[in-house]
Amino acid sequence: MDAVIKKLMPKSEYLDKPETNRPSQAEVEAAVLTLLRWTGDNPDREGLRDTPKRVAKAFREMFNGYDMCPAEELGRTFEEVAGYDDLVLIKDIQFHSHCEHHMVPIIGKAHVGYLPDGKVVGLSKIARVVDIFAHRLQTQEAMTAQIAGVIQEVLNPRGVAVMIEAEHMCMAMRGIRKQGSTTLTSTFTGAFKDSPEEQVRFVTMVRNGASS
Ligand SMILES: Nc1nc2c(ncn2[C@@H]2O[C@H](COP(=O)(O)OP(=O)(O)OP(=O)(O)O)[C@@H](O)[C@H]2O)c(=O)[nH]1
Repeated sequence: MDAVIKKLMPKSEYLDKPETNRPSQAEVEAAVLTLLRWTGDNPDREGLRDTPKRVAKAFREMFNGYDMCPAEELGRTFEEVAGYDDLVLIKDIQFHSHCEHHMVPIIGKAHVGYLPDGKVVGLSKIARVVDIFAHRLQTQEAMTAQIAGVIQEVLNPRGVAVMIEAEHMCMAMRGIRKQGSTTLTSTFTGAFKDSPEEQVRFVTMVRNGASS
């Protein structure tokens, strides 16, 4: 698998773990303290005293996508699938991310489909890939393209389809303050890109399930 990742790395940076240059725990806590003062509250009061520590811990959890390599998650594949080569769709994969502009939550669902070419991957691995990209600072467009890109590069299926629907808290909690608006993005590779019928089938199955 290492060889595969190395071979693919120059093609796209999203296949590897990004370089990180993290500050110390003390520096992070000092930064949070500054933000607490920026709110106008008193960081010395009891309820806030441990908040810098808590926020540092929460950030490590919410942004642990920088510590993981999505390509590695897709490394274990199965070939004994009785020749199955039709659509595999994992829909309604819930995720929490943060927008790179305001660092506030993006809450949504990803739908990921692919047309296998001789091998399939464990279903949970697709959800893991979604989570890894979600746990980085994101735009919805980039996240959509990254999920499709890494699956296409590593699994080399006949095609990949990704749709994301999400609410951006930067549009709900502040700024324009439009609650309940949803952003949809989609991208297609390979056979999906070439075939509007395949795209319609993907979208219909996302919307209605297999009975459609
Ligand atoms: N295309 C795209 N835009 C996003 C995403 N998440 C947040 N944004 C937008 O990023 C833009 C940043 O605009 P700026 O004008 O630089 O920042 P701002 O003054 O805070 O913008 P407002 O939100 O309009 O107040 C805003 O329009 C956000 O709605 C995303 O995933 N994709």
